[in-house]
Order: sequence, then C-alpha cells, then structure tokens
Amino acid sequence: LLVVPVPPLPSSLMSSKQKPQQPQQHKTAGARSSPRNLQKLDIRSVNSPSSGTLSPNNLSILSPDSPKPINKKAKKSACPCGRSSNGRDWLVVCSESGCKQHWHTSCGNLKGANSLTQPQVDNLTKQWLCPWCYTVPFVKPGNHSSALNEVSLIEKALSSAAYQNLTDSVVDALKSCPPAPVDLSSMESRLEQLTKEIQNFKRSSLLCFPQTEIPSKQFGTTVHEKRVLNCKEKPYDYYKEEFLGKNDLSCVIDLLGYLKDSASFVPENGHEVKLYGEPYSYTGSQASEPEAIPPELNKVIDQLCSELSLPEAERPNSILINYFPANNGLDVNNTHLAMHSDDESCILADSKIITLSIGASRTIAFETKHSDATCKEELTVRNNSVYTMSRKSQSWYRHGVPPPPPGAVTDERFSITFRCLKKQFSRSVLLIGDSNTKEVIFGSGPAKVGQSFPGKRIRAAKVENIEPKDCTGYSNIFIMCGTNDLRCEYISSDHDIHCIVDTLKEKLIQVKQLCPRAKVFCVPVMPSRIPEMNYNISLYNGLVDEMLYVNFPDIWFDGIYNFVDNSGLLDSSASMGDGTLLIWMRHFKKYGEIKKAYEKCEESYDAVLKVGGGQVWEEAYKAVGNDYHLVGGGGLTVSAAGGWLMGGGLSASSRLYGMGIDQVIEFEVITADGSKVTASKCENDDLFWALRGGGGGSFGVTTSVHYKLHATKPFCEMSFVVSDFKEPNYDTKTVFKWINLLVDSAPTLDTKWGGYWTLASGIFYYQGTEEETKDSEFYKKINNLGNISWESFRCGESYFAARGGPDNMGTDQTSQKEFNIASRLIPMDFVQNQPDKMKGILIWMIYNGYFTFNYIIGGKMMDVATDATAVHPAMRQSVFQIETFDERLIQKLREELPDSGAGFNHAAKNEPDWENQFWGSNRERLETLKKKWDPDNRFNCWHCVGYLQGNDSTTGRGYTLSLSILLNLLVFIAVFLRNY
Ligand SMILES: O=C(O)CCC(=O)C(=O)O
Ligand SMILES: [Fe+2]
Repeated sequence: LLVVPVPPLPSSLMSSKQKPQQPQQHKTAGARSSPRNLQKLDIRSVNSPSSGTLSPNNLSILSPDSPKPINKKAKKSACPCGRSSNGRDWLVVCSESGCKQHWHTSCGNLKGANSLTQPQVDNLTKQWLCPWCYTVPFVKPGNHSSALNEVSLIEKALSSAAYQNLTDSVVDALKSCPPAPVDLSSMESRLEQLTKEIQNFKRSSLLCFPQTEIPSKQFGTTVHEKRVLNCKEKPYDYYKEEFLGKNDLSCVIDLLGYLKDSASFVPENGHEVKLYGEPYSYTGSQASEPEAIPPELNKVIDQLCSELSLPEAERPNSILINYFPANNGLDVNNTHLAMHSDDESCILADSKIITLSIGASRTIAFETKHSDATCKEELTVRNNSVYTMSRKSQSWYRHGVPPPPPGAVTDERFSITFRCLKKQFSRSVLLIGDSNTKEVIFGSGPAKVGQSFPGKRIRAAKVENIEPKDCTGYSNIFIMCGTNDLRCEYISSDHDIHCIVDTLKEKLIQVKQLCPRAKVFCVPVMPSRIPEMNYNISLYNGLVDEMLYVNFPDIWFDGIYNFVDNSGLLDSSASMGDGTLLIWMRHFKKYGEIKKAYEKCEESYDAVLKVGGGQVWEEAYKAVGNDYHLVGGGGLTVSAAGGWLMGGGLSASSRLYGMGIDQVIEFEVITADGSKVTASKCENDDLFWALRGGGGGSFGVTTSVHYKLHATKPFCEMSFVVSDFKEPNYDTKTVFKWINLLVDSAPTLDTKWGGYWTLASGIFYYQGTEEETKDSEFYKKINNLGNISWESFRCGESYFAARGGPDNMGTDQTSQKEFNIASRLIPMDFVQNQPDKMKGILIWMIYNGYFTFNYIIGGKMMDVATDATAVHPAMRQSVFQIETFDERLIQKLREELPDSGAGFNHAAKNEPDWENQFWGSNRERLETLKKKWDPDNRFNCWHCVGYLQGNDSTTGRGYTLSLSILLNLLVFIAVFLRNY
C-alpha cells in the first residue's frame, strides 16, 4: 500500500473552518470513503474469535506507563458516546487509522471499570475495537450532546474521503509532471477543480436535510465550531414485493397462525410481539426470553442473505415479529407501532434492519429526528414484501406504523423484522478449563447452555491460568479448573488448597467485574484415580462451594460433574465413607416458608418454619428475621436440615429451648428404598426417633424439616476476655477466679443464660433486656472478677438482633481439617459433686495446651428423657461440652471421664470406641433401626450408625464391597431422582 506524505493544504480548500483532526495519521492509502471502511478492514480481515474480539495489534494504548486517567477537564464529553466516567476515561489510539479516542469506561460493556487497575484495563482494551472505527455507542442524536459526535463522525467520513481523493489526485498530478522543474500552475488548477468536486460531492450527499449550523461552544468544546448536518443515509433503502416463493410463504404463514393460536405473542403498546434468536431488548420491550430461530425463518434468512448480498458477518441473528391485529374501523388504536428508531447499540453498526410484511397492506411512516428538519416519507408495504433500513439511518430517522385512518377497516398484518446483533452481546458459551473439558458436552435444547449457542473452549491448565478478560462478551462462562492444581506434588498442606481457592476467588472477582451480566458456572473438580488426591479434591470442592456461597451467590457450582470415576472415589473424611457416592444437597429444593397455626399429630403450633434439605442457617435466619425465635446453629454456612440436626444440634439458646432435635415436628426423608416418607411423632415414629440424634446421613436423605418457632424475646449478648494466654504474664489470678465462678455457677445457672466459654473468656446470651441482664447474678459475678475486658455488650429485640443479625454471624470454620476437633461431655453430677476435681482438670488444661471452645449446656435440654431421642443420653445429663483442637486435652478428659460420651457434631474423627461414645445406651436401638430402614447399607458414612469399612486393605473386604455399595447407591440415586 502506498504511504503518502501529505502536503499542508491551502486553507481555501477547506469547506469550512474545521479540519480533520488527525488526517496525517491515516497512513493506509486506498479508496476509503469512511471510517467504516477502516473498520471493515479491521474486523473482517482479522480472524476474530467467536467472541467478536479483535486481535491486539489493532489497538495500542497510549502512554501505558501513565496510568492516570485523562485530566478532569478533558474528560467531559471526550468519549464518542458523549458520556464520561468521572475522569477515568481511557485514551485509546487505533494503530490502523491513527485516530485517538478518549473512551469512557462503560463503552464496550466495561461495567465496573472504575475498580480495575490500569494494567488490567490496558490488557483488556487491547482486545477491543477503537470506538471511532467501530463501536461508537450512538445515543439519541438531537437531544443529547453525543449528537455532535455523531455529526462529526459523519462529517469526518465525508471530509476524509474527499481528502483522500484529493491526495490521490495530487499524487497523480505529481506523477504526471515532468521530473523537474515542477509546474505549480497545473497543480493549482487541478486543486481548484478538486475543491469544486468536493463541494459537489457534499451537496449531492444531502438527501433531505437543510444545512444546519450548530452554534459553537454549545457542547463545551471549541473543536467543533461549525457543523453541517449531512446525511447520506436514506430512510429506507430497499423495497421488494413478491419476496417469498409460494411454499416458503405458506410455511411462514403456518408458523404465524400457530403462534397466534398458541398465545405466543406478548402485548406491547398497539401490537403484539414474539422474539427469536439473540435477545433483542429495546425501550419498552415486553418479550420474554427468545426461542431458537425456527427452520422456516432460518430459510427466510438464507434468502435475504443471498438477495441482499449480506456478508456472513451481517447475517441476521435476531428476529422480532410484530403482530398488528385486524380492526373493524371502530377502534384504530389497537393496531399501530409508535414512531421510534431501532438505534440500540447492540445492533451491528453496518447492518441492515430487514422487515418482511405478511398480511394486510400498511403504511410505514418515516420522519427525520432533528427538530429543525421536518422531512417525512411514507412507504406502503404489501403482503409478502421486504423493506430494509440501515442501522446508521436510525440515527437520523424515526419510523413507525401509524394507526389506520379513522373509520378505515384493516386486516391483520405481521411484520417479521430481522436484525444482526453484535457478537459482543451474543449469547454464547465459554468453557475455560484443563484437559478434562474436552470430554464435556453441555446443554441440550434451546433454553439450555451450549447447544443452541456457539461455544468456545479455552485452555487453562491451572486456576492461575484463567484469564478473566477472555470472558468478555460471553453470556455463559464455565470454569472447570483445579485438577492440576490439586495434584499431590503441589499440595503439602491444606493451606495450599486454601490458597488455590483464594486465587479462584480473585479470578472470579475479575470475571464478575468484566462480565457483570454473564451467568458464571464453577464446576467442581471431579474425583481422581489417586486416592490421596481425592482428599485434596473434596476439600477444594467444599471450600469453593463455601467461598461461592459467601461471596458470589449468583455463581453456580454444579452442572457438569460426576462423582463416579472408574476406580477411585471420594476419599473418606468425616461425612464421606470409602467408596461412596455423595449426594450434593446444596441446590435442592428450598423452602424457608413460615406456616402459622400448624397442626401435626394432633398438636398445634403457633408457627413453624419449613427448611429444605440443602438450606443453610443463613437462609433460615433470614426467613425468620426478628419475627420469631429459631433454635439454630451458629455458623451461617452450616446446613439447617443436615448434619447439625442429625447430630443433635446445639445452640446458644438450647438451655432455654432445648436442642435442635427438640424443635423438629417432622422430617421429609427419602429412605434407602427410594421412597419419600414423612417421619414425625405419629408417622414412622421410629425413624423420627433415629433421625433426631442418630447422626450423619445414615437413615435417609432429609429433604425438608419443619422446625418449631418460638415467640421473639429480647436478648443480650456479652463477650469478655479474662486474660490473654498468649501474653507471657497473663493474669493467672483472674483466670482462676473465672474457673471457680464458672464451675460453681454452671449447674444451677438460670436457663435464660446460654453460650460459649473458654478457659479465659466467654460469649454468653441472656434472654432479657439490658437492664435485666445487668441485674442478673451471673453478670454481676463476671463483672466483679475485676481485671477483665468487655469485648461487646449488645442487646436487641430478639436473639438474632443481639447477635447483630445474620450478617454478623460467622461461617463455620471447624470443618477444616487442621482444626482436628474433638469433644467431650461433662456430666452434671460430676461437676456438682466434685467441683474441685473439675476445676483441677480445667487448670491442668491451662498448663497443657489451654485452647478450648466450649458450650454451657443443660437447662431445658435436660427436660427431655434420655431415650426420647437418639442422641447420647449424656447430652441430656451434662453441663458442658468441651471442645478442643488439642489431642492431649481430650485424652485427659477421656481418662478422667471414660464413659461421659462425646458430642457427636464436634467429635474426633478417630474417636476410640466411637459407637459407645456417640450414642451410649441408645446405640443398640439405632443399630436395629438401621437394619430396618437401610438393610443394604446404602447410606454408609464414616463412624455413622452401621458404618461399614469399605476399601480398606486391612479388613480384607476390599474393593468388591465398595463396588457393591456403589451399585446399591446408583440404584438408590436413580429412584431418588425419580422421586424428585
Ligand atoms: O412493522 C413494521 O414494518 C415496522 C416494525 C418495526 O419498526 C420494528 O419492529 O422495530
Ligand atoms: Fe423499528
């Protein structure tokens, strides 16, 4: 291509005072009539991926080492769209055309850019098209300052074309001159002639507009001094009758009849609509999710493409059918379409908006949009005709279908409008992942991800390789990484896995910033053949699920996973047995409804809450708010119907209302034979008994629970620290005073008190107002300890208000492996009868590891008979549950109190004699019921009732057993799913 050094132009050649801003930088020669042509070169010749992004070479960012946003003054209307982003516009230079643009951050869908760093933006914008050349987001001209930009764009198009012609002519003239000396007079006359040509050219391109002067300074800038509104676009540019052949026409008419009969049209103002293909949304649009384009209409698109010679890139991908009902001449207002422009930025800038009319002849009205131009035009469209409008013309004209004249009778008409929506906005699927992703086939049917929308797969071997900017422009983003990160050679401790989850979180934050409207899926890592790796995988999946739940409630964590691998399965950990399948309950049906005056088993309850099997406490607490008191767990991310409950369910309000299991009215359970049963006092009462304390998921899959609700009462929370053991000179004297106080008070403590304590601190709750709390014995005694520090004292109208509301409650950390939790129940009579021995044990603990976190229990928990529920009878007879993460401390308690039992939910993973320590005298009945309700042992979990050790070489039962359990479970799951 020829690169032309451009001589300065004589000012007489400029038609008005304005100059093209950077004509010198238009290096590429050739007949360019408009910047659109530049763009054509850019977009169409680059093999752009299906995301529609461009190769980075097309753009370079100016001054990459000066991340500062454009200075405040320049920012105002710097972006071609006329909007600004608070001084954070980016200066982008298009290397093809050399144009420079201040680009406001919302252009190109860069929502949330304000929180991006400059390097991120640099990186990102490299992939985008220069707005000057391509995606100028036109806003309504005429009433918005961006009108000026649009005018200036069109004008630039003209002047730069003229300029280019001129340059070419000058070059020709030079070439035709003898080498030396140069005869300037011939050049001058040639230039004069060219000037006239340019002026004629400009005049000839005026279709309808009067020359309009736009006052200078109106837009706060002196660059645009005098403007001439020139439009070379026509209101419509094609009209043809008898468009479809006979057969195709009948097919389309059939389809329209079907849509009408099936009530598929949605009413809008004056007509009804139906959408197909890419979702087209416009002001006032009512149409719901579009369906895939049906074959009849795809055929019409084929014909349109060939007759109108549409390039592949402009092939219509979105269809809006307008149905204009017939009228009887009386009411003309039921059949019209108000004047408007199809100027949404999602419509491809160079594309055609094509309309096929079926049915009655109607008039299409066109008028100019600029207030000082009053041109109007009409087109009568007949049955089976097509007319087209350019997207560009929408910036200049309005169109509409006026109501028929008063008294006129009209038959029904359908207009099928075809548009090409920009690829950036297209609905598509991106799958980022490791080599596993090649196996994945996702979606079926038009409404699901995958099948009907083109997808793209990007390799990211590890989480750190995920490139958030790859996600821009996609509607559905699947992330399937992690397997490689979790290989044993990379993981030396759980901490490493936490770090991977943190990296994933960072990546997701960026993905959400860049693609706020995209639906993001995070796919759990599938189990591996390597058993040790499965530990990493199960921990990772759990952490990711929790991280998503807390940080990204709208990111989906399911979909493409399959927990069955040919040989290896999820490794055992607290809730997973060897060789078992895990049923992921998180996304199961949710309820959260409060039922008033609820009757069950001839008892009535003022209010109950139904929670689904996969719901967590946060959801339950939010459902209840401050309206009722719900006895629940402290960790918001803990399941409200799962393990917490099956293991008994301790709460800081259990001394006042009993345990979690004491609140249950009924369970809905899928039992091992796949049937759905209710278990309550009067239905399957033995199962009801077993589920309340039998622990784990060993009797069935709980799919819902009805909890009793209590009236709200005021509560206070107080937390204090007696001394900090981490300090070298901690205050032993006050610590001993605290232990004395605790051991002496606990057995007879008012049931209005409940909560947690350690050897040197406490978090307690009191049912009462601030005054009542401060007036209570226990509070006064604590306050009198002297040298303590109060961490908090908060009172509220309810227990949850006193806890600071759900938002202030924690997530459960204790499931993490490094905590290695263990628990022991401390009998009431031991503390009552041998308080000094109890104090001695606690003091021994101070010097041998000190870290515990304990419950004070008893109170109303003791009102329930020891065999009325399945929990260890000790739960009903104890005053403390001591929890520690230090094996020595728990071993001491086991030695001192060998039969006192362990709190199931906080028990050691390897608790010796676990069957007896978990259920005591209730164990036998549980084992009998296990045989009744799950004879084939389909539900097998680690140290649960009926626990069967599977894939364990020391037992000799080995792998065949796992396989039979697996088959059993597959049968169960098939039945389970059928029931759901
Ligand atoms: O019915 C027509 O011909 C016009 C339809 C139209 O303007 C539209 O769908 O935006
Ligand atoms: Fe329209």
